[in-house]
Amino acid sequence: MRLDRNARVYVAGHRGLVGSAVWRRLEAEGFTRLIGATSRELDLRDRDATMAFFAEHRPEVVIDAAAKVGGILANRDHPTEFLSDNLRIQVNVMDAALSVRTPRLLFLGSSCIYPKYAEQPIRESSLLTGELEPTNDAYAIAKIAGIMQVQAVRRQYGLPWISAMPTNLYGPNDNFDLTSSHVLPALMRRFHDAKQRNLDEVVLWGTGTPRREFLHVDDLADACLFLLEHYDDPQTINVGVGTDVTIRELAETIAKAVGYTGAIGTDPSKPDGTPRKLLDVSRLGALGWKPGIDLEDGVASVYAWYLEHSRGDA
Ligand SMILES: NC(=O)C1=CN([C@@H]2O[C@H](COP(=O)(O)OP(=O)(O)OC[C@H]3O[C@@H](n4cnc5c(N)ncnc54)[C@H](OP(=O)(O)O)[C@@H]3O)[C@@H](O)[C@H]2O)C=CC1
Ligand SMILES: C[C@H]1O[C@H](OP(=O)(O)OP(=O)(O)OC[C@H]2O[C@@H](n3cnc4c(=O)[nH]c(N)nc43)[C@H](O)[C@@H]2O)[C@@H](O)[C@@H](O)C1=O
Repeated sequence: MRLDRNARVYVAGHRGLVGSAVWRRLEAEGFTRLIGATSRELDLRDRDATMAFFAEHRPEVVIDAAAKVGGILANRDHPTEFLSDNLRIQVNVMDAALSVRTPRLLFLGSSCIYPKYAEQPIRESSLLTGELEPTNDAYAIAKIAGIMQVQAVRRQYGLPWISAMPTNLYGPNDNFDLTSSHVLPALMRRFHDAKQRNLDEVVLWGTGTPRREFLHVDDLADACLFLLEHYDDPQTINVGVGTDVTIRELAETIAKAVGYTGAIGTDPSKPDGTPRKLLDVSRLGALGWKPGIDLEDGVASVYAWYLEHSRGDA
């Protein structure tokens, strides 16, 4: 089901890490009628405004990459917003898309939807089989509701909407704010600052032993287009690389890319989160998709991007 390159495609959250990568990918692929709005122009928590936006633009394809997103401490400390904002954004986007009968929609969730102690690698069938990780349970519940809304619309209205669950992501336009960011951009900035200031130690949050899987966002964007053209199933589908590293190993990779040679310590008073989160990507692999960017190359290219965009003060 090849998408028409002249279709009206709305990328919700088109300035974010994921949305901007999807936008670049679609432009490169020759899509001519991309639609985007910043949160200032259209607050997707505002139901009436969202309905009006869809009535005006009548998108034929929607990629929902708009969300309140953050790392482990932001999720732990702001569960109210992570639940409420995300529920409102996704319900409004999907209700509005349904109101204009948008034929194709991709909802993006996150690997945190799976139980904290899910069998590894995590199959899609692990959903709702165990307790969630408490540092991000509110966010996860919102995302699980999104999967259900896609399934409900498919069942009741017959629209071929889909959802996908990416693993931890990184890339250009990531959030480098030290309190709200994910681990990879946080450590890149912290190693960079430590090198600039000749600091002799960078202290990781937690024990450094949790394992995470990291996918470059350009690979995710490629997978999003691939799924829109090749996937039509109510079950959500995992998107990842199929291998993981410890946080300490990640830190060493980033330190090398940055050129930081000091010590790397740990702070067990900070949360580790889920001990391991490696997605089983065999369903996506069987469809014929695989990632192309390995972690070392990806980190080096994002550091080059960071140096170009941070102007030394990011
Ligand atoms: N980052 C990661 O590691 C992972 C992300 N994901 C998923 O990918 C999706 C995108 O995440 P990511 O790109 O990292 O997040 P970002 O924070 O980089 O981008 C989020 C985007 O959402 C938009 N947005 C947020 N709130 C609103 C609102 N109220 N109204 C309109 N737009 C809003 C922002 O718009 P603006 O810039 O205009 O304010 C921003 O462009 C999310 O669904 C997330 O769950 C999944 C797995 C891992
Ligand atoms: C994508 C995913 O992202 C979040 O889950 P997470 O994977 O636990 O997130 P994280 O990237 O923030 O941390 C990964 C690990 O790294 C350790 N860590 C070390 N040092 C720093 C550090 O400096 N910053 C951060 N943020 N973490 C650090 C940290 O203690 C943890 O052990 C959820 O939002 C969840 O909802 C979600 O979907």
